[in-house]
Amino acid sequence: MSAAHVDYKAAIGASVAQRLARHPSGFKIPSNDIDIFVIRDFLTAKECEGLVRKIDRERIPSKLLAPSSDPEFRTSESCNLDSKDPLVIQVEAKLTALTGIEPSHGETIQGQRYAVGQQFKPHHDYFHQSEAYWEEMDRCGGQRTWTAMAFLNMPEEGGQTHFPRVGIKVAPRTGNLLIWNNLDAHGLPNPATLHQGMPVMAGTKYVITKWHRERPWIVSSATYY
Ligand SMILES: O=C(O)CCC(=O)C(=O)O
Ligand SMILES: [Fe+2]
Repeated sequence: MSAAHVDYKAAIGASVAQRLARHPSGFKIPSNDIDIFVIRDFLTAKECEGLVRKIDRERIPSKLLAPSSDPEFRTSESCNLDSKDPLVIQVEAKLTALTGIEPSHGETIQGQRYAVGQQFKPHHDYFHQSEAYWEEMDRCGGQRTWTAMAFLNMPEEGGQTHFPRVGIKVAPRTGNLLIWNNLDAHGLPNPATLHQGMPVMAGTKYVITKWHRERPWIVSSATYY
């Protein structure tokens, strides 16, 4: 890895954190170990409803990039949202205005739906360089930097996003955005960002997730986790 890439990753960590801290609806969740923010009412109720309808139409069982021996590891359904769709374009523009991250570094927004009992067990969004997938991920944009995840509705019970290593648990609230840096101040993968989508106990949970890369993202057949 060249020094330039390390520099970009550290720089984008700092610049996005500064922008989020200045945002009028932004709130930094207190932690010494990770940079994580909530932006209240980032999406309107109407935008959320439109995205839920799209996810309901397109959803297929979620995939994993690295095979897991646990069939319960990621039991949700998901889909890539159509980047030519006017509503998706509008949401992308809001995200770009929020973070200032070069749009080419963003992966396609993914929609996810969790029914009762469904979950996404603890994982890192950054890529583990020891895994077989790394060479391909490096080719198609490199390491992940920031994750932006918006809650589209409120399940009756469960479905929180939990960061067990730092004791942070965020309950779904319609339209709120949860956004965190997967890397540390040096631009290196931050193990403290381990997180999970807890099982939904009642109702259904819908979210969208956008992952960002250190370089422009190139569509790859292995786009998923
Ligand atoms: O659904 C959640 O709360 C977490 C989803 C997640 O970890 C992801 O999309 O990377
Ligand atoms: Fe994740």
